[in-house]
Amino acid sequence: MAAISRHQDLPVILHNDKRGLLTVEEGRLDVLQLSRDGRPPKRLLSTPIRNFLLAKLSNNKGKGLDQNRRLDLHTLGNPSGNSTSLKLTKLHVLVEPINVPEAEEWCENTMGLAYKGIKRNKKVLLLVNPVGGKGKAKSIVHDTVLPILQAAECQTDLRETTHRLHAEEITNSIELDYDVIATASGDGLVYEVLNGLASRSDAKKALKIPIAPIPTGSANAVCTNLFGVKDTFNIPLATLNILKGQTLPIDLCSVLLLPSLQRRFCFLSTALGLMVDLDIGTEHLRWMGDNRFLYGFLRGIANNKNCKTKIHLKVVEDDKISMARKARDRVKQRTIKDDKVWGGGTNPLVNGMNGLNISGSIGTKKSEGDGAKTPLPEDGHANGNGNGSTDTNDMITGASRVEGAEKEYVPDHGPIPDAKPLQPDSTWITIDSSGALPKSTLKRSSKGSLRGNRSSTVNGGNSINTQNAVKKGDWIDGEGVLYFYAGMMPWVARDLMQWPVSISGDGLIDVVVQSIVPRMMMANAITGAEKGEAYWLECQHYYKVSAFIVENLDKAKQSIFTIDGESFPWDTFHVEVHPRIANLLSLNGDFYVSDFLRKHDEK
Ligand SMILES: Nc1ncnc2c1ncn2[C@@H]1O[C@H](COP(=O)(O)OP(=O)(O)OP(=O)(O)O)[C@@H](O)[C@H]1O
Repeated sequence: MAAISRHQDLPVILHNDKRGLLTVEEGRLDVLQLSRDGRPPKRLLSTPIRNFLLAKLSNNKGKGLDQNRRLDLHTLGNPSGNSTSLKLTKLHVLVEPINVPEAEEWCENTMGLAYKGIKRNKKVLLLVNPVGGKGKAKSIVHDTVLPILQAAECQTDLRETTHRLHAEEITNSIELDYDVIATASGDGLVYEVLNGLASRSDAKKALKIPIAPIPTGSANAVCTNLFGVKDTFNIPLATLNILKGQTLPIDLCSVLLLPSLQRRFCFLSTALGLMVDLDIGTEHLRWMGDNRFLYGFLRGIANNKNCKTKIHLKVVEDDKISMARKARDRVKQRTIKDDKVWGGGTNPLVNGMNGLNISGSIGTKKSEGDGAKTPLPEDGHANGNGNGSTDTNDMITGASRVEGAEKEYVPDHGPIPDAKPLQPDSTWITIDSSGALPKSTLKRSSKGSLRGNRSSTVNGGNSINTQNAVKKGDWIDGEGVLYFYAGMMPWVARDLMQWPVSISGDGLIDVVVQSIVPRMMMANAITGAEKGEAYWLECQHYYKVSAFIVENLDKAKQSIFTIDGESFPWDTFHVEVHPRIANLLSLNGDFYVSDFLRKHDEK
């Protein structure tokens, strides 16, 4: 906000009848009490302008024109100076009749600065799950969320969910006149909202309504990705995001379940093996909050069970050093541009596009040519299956039509095309854990690397492994799979940054295949898991893919997998990406920048 210049100060009368001054300078609004004897003014309130909610001059109905007018000021102040202690503060002052025209102008200017480029008085659909997490959503919403929305004069339509999938039913049939859909629950409700919107006949229009989560669930991974580990459960900050967040386009995946051909949409993760057991197997421990996942993880590594599966991946990249470098370069570029956004009023949507070129691939110079396989064709699918639709995101395709600007651009508001079984070709790689060797056969280094015969099972024998020199961390036949985890955001919980190089809206899914290693090695990997350090373990195979298929090789013993933490019968499932088709709100227009990505100079 540094570039916001000082604008007019407004003289007022304070609650104690003393003279005061309202000033807006350097991105802060101050309420000053003036002294008569030349002493410096006393600061009664100081608030960042981006936390400011409302400046409203009362109308003078029933009062003479010569009467003082009341001016209400509402903000989310942080008395102790950190974002975790944001608190709704309301105060009012009086404006003398002679200063009323000036006060009207001051209010408009101040509100303009507080909501730069953002709509005021939003219409909010607020869905509240009374049983999510520790079951405190209702009281949190009534005590904290609603007062803030009211203080900003939002129009809030609150609906409590009464059963599973209720949020999906609601969003499948709502009028599309909301500015934002807020969910007071965990990731499960966001998943339901997205599925409700994405399965409509006007899905592409419906998915433009951004979603803003309020963290009253267990993991609330979306909130970790938006606000960081420390502020994951920061309710006032998440509520401020409803009011001031910028649109952040995200990818959705279609997950096609076979043999039923049921299709679900996924925005966060698909999981197999240990990661299923730790989530679904700990449902009865909701009272533990997100500690239940750590408990489940420890239990899983104690069992150290091989998940018998065949995984087919359409790999776009698998070089960990290159993937980390690209994600870090993007952050570097973004940080520079961020200053402009806060100070100069750049269109907020531009920020979410940073680092992506028109086709959605990562646009750093160095990446040209080596990240190569651009994942975003014009058909709305990243896998090239060609199911027919044109528009992936109006911002991208709209922009790409600038050359033929004389033709009027008509946005596609239609449905997401049906998902069809994918057809892998010889460029896909296959990982098969059915032939896992006894653990002793593969020698492991202390860093979790495996040394053995590399003869990766690959369709057509034409894999990236056999074409290129073998890279550190490639899959080795004979390994067992402890878990498979595919994700679209860096964090899956506060204590696990599973996909540290995930990039919002890049049209790619980050896949981790964790091979079975000695228990102690996995237990040690817990330290630093929240910082993404496990990324560098050689036993943690990491791929960026545009599509994948997973087969179950032991249906009797492993009957379920999860989509965004919800369990489904597992036979075979096919996954493809719809790039940037849905939207979240984010205070900085992107996911929270992790320390992992700030380490520009490492590796
Ligand atoms: N009134 C209700 N009664 C029972 N279940 C409900 C009700 N309302 C919603 N649900 C279901 O509660 C489940 C849990 O919600 P959600 O996933 O949002 O919270 P969570 O599991 O605590 O958090 P997280 O997913 O972040 O770990 C969802 O499957 C949702 O469908």
